Amino acid sequence: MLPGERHFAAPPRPALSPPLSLPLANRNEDLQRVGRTPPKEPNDHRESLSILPVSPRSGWSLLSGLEATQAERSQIVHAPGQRRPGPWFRGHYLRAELRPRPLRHRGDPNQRSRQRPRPPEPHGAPGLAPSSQRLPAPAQPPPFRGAVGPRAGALVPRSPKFHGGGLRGIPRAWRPSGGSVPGLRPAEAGEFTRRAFAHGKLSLTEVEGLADLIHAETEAQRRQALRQLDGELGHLCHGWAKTLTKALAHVEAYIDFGEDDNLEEGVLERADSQVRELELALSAHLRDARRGQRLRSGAHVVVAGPPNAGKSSLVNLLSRKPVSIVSPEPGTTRDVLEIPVDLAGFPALLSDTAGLREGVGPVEQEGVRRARERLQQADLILAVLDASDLASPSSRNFLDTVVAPAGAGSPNESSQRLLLVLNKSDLLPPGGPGPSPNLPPHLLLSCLTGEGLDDLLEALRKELAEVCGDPSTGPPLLTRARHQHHLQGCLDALGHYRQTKDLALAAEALRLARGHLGRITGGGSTEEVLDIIFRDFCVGK
Ligand SMILES: Nc1nc2c(ncn2[C@@H]2O[C@H](COP(=O)(O)OP(=O)(O)OP(=O)(O)O)[C@@H](O)[C@H]2O)c(=O)[nH]1
Ligand SMILES: [Mg+2]
Repeated sequence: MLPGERHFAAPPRPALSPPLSLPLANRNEDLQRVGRTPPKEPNDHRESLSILPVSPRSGWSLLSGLEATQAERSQIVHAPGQRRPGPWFRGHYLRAELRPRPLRHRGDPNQRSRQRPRPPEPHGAPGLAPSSQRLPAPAQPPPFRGAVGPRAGALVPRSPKFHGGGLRGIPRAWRPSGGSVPGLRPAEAGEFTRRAFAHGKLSLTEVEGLADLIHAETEAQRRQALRQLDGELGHLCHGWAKTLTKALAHVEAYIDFGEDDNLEEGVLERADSQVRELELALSAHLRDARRGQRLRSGAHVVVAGPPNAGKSSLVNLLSRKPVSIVSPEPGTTRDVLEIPVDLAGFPALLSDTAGLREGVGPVEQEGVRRARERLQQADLILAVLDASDLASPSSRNFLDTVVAPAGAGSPNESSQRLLLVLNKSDLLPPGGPGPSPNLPPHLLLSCLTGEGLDDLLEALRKELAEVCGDPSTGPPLLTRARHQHHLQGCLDALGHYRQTKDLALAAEALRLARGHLGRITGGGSTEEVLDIIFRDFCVGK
């Protein structure tokens, strides 16, 4: 740390939302079924195994999270002549191959119940219970027939999915490896989702939503991904495609039966008005297209201001990390430093920049040039000024050259969005910064004490909701360049429809437009596009 450098205490990090997880079967119940005692305490040196074996006829189809001690595993035996199935069939071992503990049976041990064993019930009801009681004969769990020699007629899926959620904790030798069991192999990346897509269970936009959900890092991204996974964008495209199909049917009907009297009046006019409405809707969505992409990949938020205003201190405070060097010496930051952050629930790429000033050495001058370049690309500028030094030439120059053109407080379509922050409010006298002519709307902040941070985060949330689009309200967003490309293609084709005088060419333009919409949801997509999308998935998803 340089002399005088300070790092400010970060505010407590908001609790992360709990991870999405599938409900697991009751472990204790499962263990009781197979005659094992459930663990009493956590950390009792049992290994957790999250394997989902498939045993379709038994009804015990999903036994997840079974636990066993090392000693229990050593009891695992194999029926003579039975092929060793591979240790990932954990449920198989426990159900079919564990030698049962000696239990005393009530009545004739040969007349064993063929029912599945149940947890112990009071008053000697059938089921498994502690060995001190006299018990009826325990039922033998049905043998596993999923992958090792299914009997004739057994209902066996052709490609069962063995899901090792907790593979990290399982020794390497226990992992399914291609070739160790005939007919089994590790799943490709995105293979199961691809199958769902190929069988029409998911549209391409839903698949993309699922991929986005897997990679979502902020609340806004998660909400957006869930909406897309729910099929909102897909439904919108289907609705548009339906309108186009109707218009196309009208044009084709006119081509085929235009000469006849039995075709109702105004068919072509109706098609024209439907196309016009569609054009308006598509244009509105295309105008918003960058928002969805920003929500996916993060908005560019650039922190800029004169030297020593506290830009790096603010970046460190917002990112909750000592990313940039903070020092009382003006001109400390020379280069652009980027850090991805979760800003009030929105993803952002936060850039710290060199303090803007003239007449400095060549290295700092290069830093200033880069800072100005980065300002041009910003989706949102966080302009930082020293509240106790507003009258200095560098502050006045920054207000005139950066803040005023952006129209802080009253942004218009063409101007950049900007939030003006007056830092070091702790140095101000109790009355605030005092009368300051031409000072646009601003927020007071002290990076040192954290005062004003909540207001800043709220203002950031509002700005970023504008920049990225609010995923909880409004129409579904176009999250990928692919969506934008096809929507633009559709719009261009509709432009051709309006211009052409030839009805056959007009019908062809409508067909082309419909094809573009279909490709958004996956109809008629090429293999390469599918490969690109599914490549993003984790292995086995
Ligand atoms: N009193 C007070 N001091 C602050 C506050 N924020 C930052 N400082 C101090 O101001 C000095 C400059 O802070 P930096 O964050 O390095 O400022 P900067 O804008 O990044 O400076 P350059 O990189 O040189 O352009 C440091 O000594 C900080 O400790 C604040 O809210 N109150
Ligand atoms: Mg700095």
